[in-house]
Amino acid sequence: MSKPIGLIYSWKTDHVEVVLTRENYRPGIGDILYTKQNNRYVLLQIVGFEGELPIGSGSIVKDLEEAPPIYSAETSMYANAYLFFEIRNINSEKPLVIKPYQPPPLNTPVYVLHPKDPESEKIMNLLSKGITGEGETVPIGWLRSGIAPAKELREEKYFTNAPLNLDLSLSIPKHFLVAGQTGAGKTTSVMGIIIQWARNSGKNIAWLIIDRHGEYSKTENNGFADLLAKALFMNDKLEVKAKIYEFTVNEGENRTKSLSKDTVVLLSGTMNISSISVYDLANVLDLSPDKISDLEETIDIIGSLIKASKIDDAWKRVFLNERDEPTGQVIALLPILVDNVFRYEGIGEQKKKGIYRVLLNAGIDIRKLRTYRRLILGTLGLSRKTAIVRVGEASKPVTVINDNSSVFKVSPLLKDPYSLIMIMKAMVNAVSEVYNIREKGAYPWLGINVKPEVTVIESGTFSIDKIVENINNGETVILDVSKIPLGQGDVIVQSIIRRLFESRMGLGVDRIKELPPIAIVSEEAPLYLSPDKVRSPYNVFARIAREGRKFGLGLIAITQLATQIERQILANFNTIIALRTKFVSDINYFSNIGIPGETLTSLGDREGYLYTPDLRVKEPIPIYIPGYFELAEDLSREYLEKIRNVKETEKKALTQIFKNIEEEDEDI
Ligand SMILES: Nc1ncnc2c1ncn2[C@@H]1O[C@H](COP(=O)(O)OP(=O)(O)OP(=O)(O)O)[C@@H](O)[C@H]1O
Repeated sequence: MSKPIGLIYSWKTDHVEVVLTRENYRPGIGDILYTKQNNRYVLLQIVGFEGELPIGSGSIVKDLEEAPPIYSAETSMYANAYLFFEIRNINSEKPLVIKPYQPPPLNTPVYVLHPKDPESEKIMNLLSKGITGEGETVPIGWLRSGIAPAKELREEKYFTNAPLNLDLSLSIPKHFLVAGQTGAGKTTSVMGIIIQWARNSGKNIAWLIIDRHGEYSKTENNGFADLLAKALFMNDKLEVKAKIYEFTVNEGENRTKSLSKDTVVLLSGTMNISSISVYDLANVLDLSPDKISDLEETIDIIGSLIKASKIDDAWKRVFLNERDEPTGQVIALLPILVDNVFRYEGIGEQKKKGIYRVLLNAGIDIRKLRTYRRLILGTLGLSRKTAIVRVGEASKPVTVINDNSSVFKVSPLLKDPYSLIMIMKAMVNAVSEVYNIREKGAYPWLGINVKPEVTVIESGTFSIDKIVENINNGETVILDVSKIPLGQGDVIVQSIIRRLFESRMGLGVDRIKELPPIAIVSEEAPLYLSPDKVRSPYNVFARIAREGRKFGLGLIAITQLATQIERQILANFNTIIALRTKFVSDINYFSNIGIPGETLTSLGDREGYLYTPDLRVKEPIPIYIPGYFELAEDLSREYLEKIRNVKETEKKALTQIFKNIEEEDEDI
């Protein structure tokens, strides 16, 4: 045992004062001290200090220039510490960790925890064991006994042999919150946790990582995706793969890259607009419920006309899914119907005609339709293009869709004026059949009868449904939306999450228990969880925060400001990782759950407190979460060894085969 640094001097409500007796120890905020009595340790955490020279301050100032005037004065120094943990049964395999409810006796010697000191190592190991819950756990961080303001000081505070182990598959459906100011280490910590899971876990988790800045998709040596591939390759307990979808607006950029024997595969490409729904759009646009219902009604009416129209069945399937519901292609069709159809159907006139009359009867006027046109084109990055078609000697303009600047690729049927004309003709004919409205507009394209030459009727590399299927099958998926405009990325992300939620809702509790949980990692989720955003019934992030647990869907929400999240939603985050922060509202919130707020402003990068009901003690634990890049050296070494072993085994097997063949030859 090392020498004591002081004694328990006084008791103050829930704190104790430690008088410091060792000259070479000065207290640091967050330092962990301990006392030992019989078969137990009591751990104390420093949250403040006091000290003064026992003389008048005037005399110091007066003589300061010459020499220190108070050489022989007795100084007194105290550390304020609060009761942190008590470890009982310290010599057994099953230590018991509890929140202490009695202070150590006055005058008890106090020691400071220090890595490499055998007794300190023993205490932290007991703590690590004593707090670990049931289940199949993975190490996500190291216990620490204080704050290391610089990297060089880490070995004085971090106990790399005392891991904090957590069963992530248990905690994830109850949601994780990772909070800290810019640069506190949120992203690098979450990446570290995922790598630790990939390397050590025997239980699958389907991570759905929303990568808005391309940080998780780095495939170069020791980039996150490269380390993930190596870790999955090294893990003999799990047979899982990961995919990176790198979205781009340029068709033809369909590159594929495979890492570590296909454990991670990067695919780049565009998105088929078909699987986008009105709700995905509505959520991104933050539309009010009545506006959403108007937009839904409009899309339904157009869908019903396509259904009733006399066009080829294969063409119909572009616009209607197998349940005859409108696909995203109908959303893309709406803006060009405003230009090509509605404007010729009696706008500004007494008598309305054709499709516009149907829409108006449903309360949807041209102002609304023009608003939808603007919103749809703007959000999806689509634009209108005028195509000139010839009618006999004359030429007429037809508006078609241009998707060159969008990740969402629309059907060639909406880009070719002749196929579009065929569809519009069939739709205006269907109006009289379905709605009994016979008056048609004076559409300029009505007399055109050119046979379209469209052969391919779908475009876009990826479909939302396929991505959702992969996640539901337990694959880890990284959505790299960093190369496309923000709004378009948002639509993709929300569409995928909505489908996941809906598909899981339909499965029933027993089936869900058999499936791996889904962990949705998002830096921006908190933006959708602010008080004004959570009111919308279409807000999928809020629904997952409230109900995801039942369906094995968890959020890993990364935020600079936890208290920006609506209060009740915030209470749904069961596991909290609080990193450095200077925001008073967050400090107060975290203090209320027992995190020593005094320490939060001074934490180093990736130093924090982990609070979760899934440990045996429901108290915040000071930990350091290694960044993904800090795991690289060990992982790469192990990886090379494994590759070497695999090659040697293959070589041996081949040699044996040749030997057998030679022996057979000799026999002949
Ligand atoms: N590959 C690396 N090697 C060394 N240090 C790194 C590496 N990547 C990040 N860091 C450091 O880790 C710290 C935390 O970075 P991180 O991106 O995790 O912070 P953050 O809290 O997510 O910040 P923000 O809110 O700005 O995204 C930064 O100070 C950064 O310099």
